[in-house]
Amino acid sequence: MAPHAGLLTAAVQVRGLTRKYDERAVLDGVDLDIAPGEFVALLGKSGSGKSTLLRALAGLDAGVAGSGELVVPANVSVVFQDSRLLPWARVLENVVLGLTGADERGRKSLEEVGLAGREKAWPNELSGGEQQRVALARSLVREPELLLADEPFGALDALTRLKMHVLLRKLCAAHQPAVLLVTHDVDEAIVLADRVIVLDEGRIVAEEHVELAAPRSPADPGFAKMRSTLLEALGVSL
Ligand SMILES: Nc1ncnc2c1ncn2[C@@H]1O[C@H](COP(=O)(O)OP(=O)(O)OP(=O)(O)O)[C@@H](O)[C@H]1O
Repeated sequence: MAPHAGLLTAAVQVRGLTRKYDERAVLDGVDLDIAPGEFVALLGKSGSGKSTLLRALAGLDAGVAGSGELVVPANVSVVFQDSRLLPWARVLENVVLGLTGADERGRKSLEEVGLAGREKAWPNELSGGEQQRVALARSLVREPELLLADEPFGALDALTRLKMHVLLRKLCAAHQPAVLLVTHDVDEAIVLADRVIVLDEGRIVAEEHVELAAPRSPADPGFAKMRSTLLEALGVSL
């Protein structure tokens, strides 16, 4: 099946997913569907199980085997808080690592993330924001059906983070992967996502569809209302 051809089929289908460490359930019967091309943000307090869920979807946690139903596409890319670039490989080599004959596609991806001309740079010659741009290019050159992102902008300054939001929206509009973005930042979730879910002690305790018009502004009353709903679900009272 061609990527995104199955519009009626969920890109991600999770049922009753449970993950225990020493009898303690860190994920406790999670059900989650993500449609092709849908952008879902995952909020939750520290320790609520966000990264555990993301790692399960990424196929990085053998410990979830047999605990429930977990269907993800074959082509999944993951972006982490740190870019995880190989320091001994130049930027373009990092982007196309493991893909043969993909230099031209790699160049195009670097252009898409605003790094045309930096193909031959070494990772340590780039700023933190630029390194995350390379990480995004490395993911998107593989045209993933599912993009998993664990706090990808968590280590960036506020201004760079805003620029990355604009970039990520543009890239998602162009490539249409299903996305699961883990974040601590309620505003980031509202700005970027079609749907925001809140995890608490391994259970999904809230779900909000974001139907605000673009560009989404925190100054918008609908934005502020959604922020307080989500903060309440996170147990934060203002
Ligand atoms: N390998 C492990 N062994 C034992 N417990 C673990 C392991 N990995 C995660 N946990 C526990 O599972 C719980 C959920 O961790 P997880 O990293 O998923 O939380 P999180 O919501 O992503 O937190 P944060 O926002 O702080 O990154 C935590 O209590 C953590 O201590």
